[in-house]
Amino acid sequence: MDWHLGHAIAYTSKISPWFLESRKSFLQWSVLDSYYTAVSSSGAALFAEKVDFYKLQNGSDIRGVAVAGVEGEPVTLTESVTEAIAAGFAAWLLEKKKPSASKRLRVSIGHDSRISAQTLQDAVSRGISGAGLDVIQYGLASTPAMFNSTITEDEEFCCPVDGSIMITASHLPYNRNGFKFFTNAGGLGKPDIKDILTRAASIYEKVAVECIGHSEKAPVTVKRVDYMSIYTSNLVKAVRKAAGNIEKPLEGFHIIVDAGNGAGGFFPGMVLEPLGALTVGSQFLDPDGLFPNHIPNPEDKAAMKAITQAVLENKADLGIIFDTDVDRSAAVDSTGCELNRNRLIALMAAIVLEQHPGTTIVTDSVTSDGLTTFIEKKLGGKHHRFKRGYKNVIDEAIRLNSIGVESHLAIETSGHGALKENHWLDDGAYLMVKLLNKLASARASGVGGGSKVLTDLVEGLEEPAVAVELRIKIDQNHPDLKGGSFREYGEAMIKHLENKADSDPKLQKAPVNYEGVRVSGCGGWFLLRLSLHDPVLPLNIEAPSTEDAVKLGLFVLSTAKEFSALDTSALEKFVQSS
Ligand SMILES: O=P(O)(O)OC[C@H]1O[C@H](O)[C@H](O)[C@@H](O)[C@@H]1O
Repeated sequence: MDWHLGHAIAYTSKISPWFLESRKSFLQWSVLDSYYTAVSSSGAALFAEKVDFYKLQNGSDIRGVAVAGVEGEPVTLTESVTEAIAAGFAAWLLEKKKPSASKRLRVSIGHDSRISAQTLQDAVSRGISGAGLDVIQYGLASTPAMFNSTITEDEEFCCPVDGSIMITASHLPYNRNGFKFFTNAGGLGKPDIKDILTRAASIYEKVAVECIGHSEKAPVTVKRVDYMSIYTSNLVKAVRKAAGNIEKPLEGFHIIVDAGNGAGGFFPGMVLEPLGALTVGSQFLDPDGLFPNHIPNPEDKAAMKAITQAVLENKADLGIIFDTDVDRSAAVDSTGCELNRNRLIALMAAIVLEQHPGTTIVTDSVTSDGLTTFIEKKLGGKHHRFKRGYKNVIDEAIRLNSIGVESHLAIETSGHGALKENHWLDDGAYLMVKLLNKLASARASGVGGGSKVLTDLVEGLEEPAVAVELRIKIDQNHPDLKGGSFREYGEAMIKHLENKADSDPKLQKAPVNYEGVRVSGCGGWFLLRLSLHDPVLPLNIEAPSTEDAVKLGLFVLSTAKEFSALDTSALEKFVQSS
């Protein structure tokens, strides 16, 4: 593992000459012009292959295929595309920060455990460095640590950086990869990503193919910094402080971690053990980009089963599981009860509402009715059910605060969660620190019972007997789309379903809803919405019995059947087999 590198080691990497040529003046689009001059003067040809950069946008991230070999999935994140994207980010950052002529901006680069990480890290470094910015490489890191590096004040570690790039595709298969970008204002949003891709496309088009592919790469200096040591020591300090400045507040607790061979393997050795916890039985801590054990994803059934089994076998007090880049997490108590999805939100809401009575908890759209009752009736808070997407919930919480509605927690059923006290940073490790604080402070005040203190906090949360998510695919090439986009098609289906629900006396449309159509009936509810990224209509159904869930499913199916471009097989299977 790569966690204990000495910090701030300068080393040399290779960079394309066309990037080096363009180091002089770097405000706004001047970066493009200088690239172009460099290339033209070498008399090189333009790229032969056309790249649709916009297809690489995935909400507020960039994602693509980085490893060849999977049928039907050609590589889209090539080294040259990656260099151009990094250069696009550099140009965007220069325009935002407008540094004085004497100041060089610096950008930190980290990656998760994917097998393409090293290649992409080198390409990103070339793109950034060639644009005249300093590159600080962190190696294996978590997404939240990358954002943190934009706000840490510590010159010894070259912090704060002006911008940060995390190379990750979260829980997606091994052949994918992608980028998340940060400044001290937080993660970049969709319009910024589009802007960066526009710049990247122009840069790419103006650069000759042999310059990237065949020319000798000139050396460039980058720095390597062991930033994870600062990031984790801050997590350790936070738990110690919450426990009343006790050095080892978790002494006597047995807490195990499942990192799914992602980037979260640091947590037992660098957070839990310094706090005194026993971590024997932790599993899949070594990074392995082929994810041989299970997908690192707290929403994945196999992943949750793996950590639950480990907790029970080791008779541990608590289990913790992270996704690949540690911006999502979940827990398991000592009895094997999963604390993920609605339960994790209920638990976090209980902790936050103890500190901030009456505050508004912002969640994604697929949260249960039982959660609303729990937050509002049991905890005395407000539940603001918003849209799916971690960036959406965080931005909404920030917006609410700006108009005078106090909110301290924005959290999704996916395990993404951000707290106001932690700069609205979407951090799976910090969510778990809040649980550790609870354990530690209970111990400090003499309360025993291990993780029962956590389980007790979600007591009274009503949970449906049946909760499913079915994904209805839209065939984008189907003639029924009549040349329109899958979004228009999906929205037409949603509107039609809404109208049908309106005219059915047994069903009731949710009075306040921010995406898709949410309908109550048969003692339960369903929500049909458009996926954030894919040509898919995800359908969530929750009901008190299978029979009721099937009734709701049949209602949606009858409407879906009128839209011939929809692949309703998952829904049909559900209503038939249930
Ligand atoms: O809309 P979907 O396809 O269900 O995807 C929704 C999910 O996409 C990504 O994984 C985001 O990181 C999540 O924040 C979001 O909830």
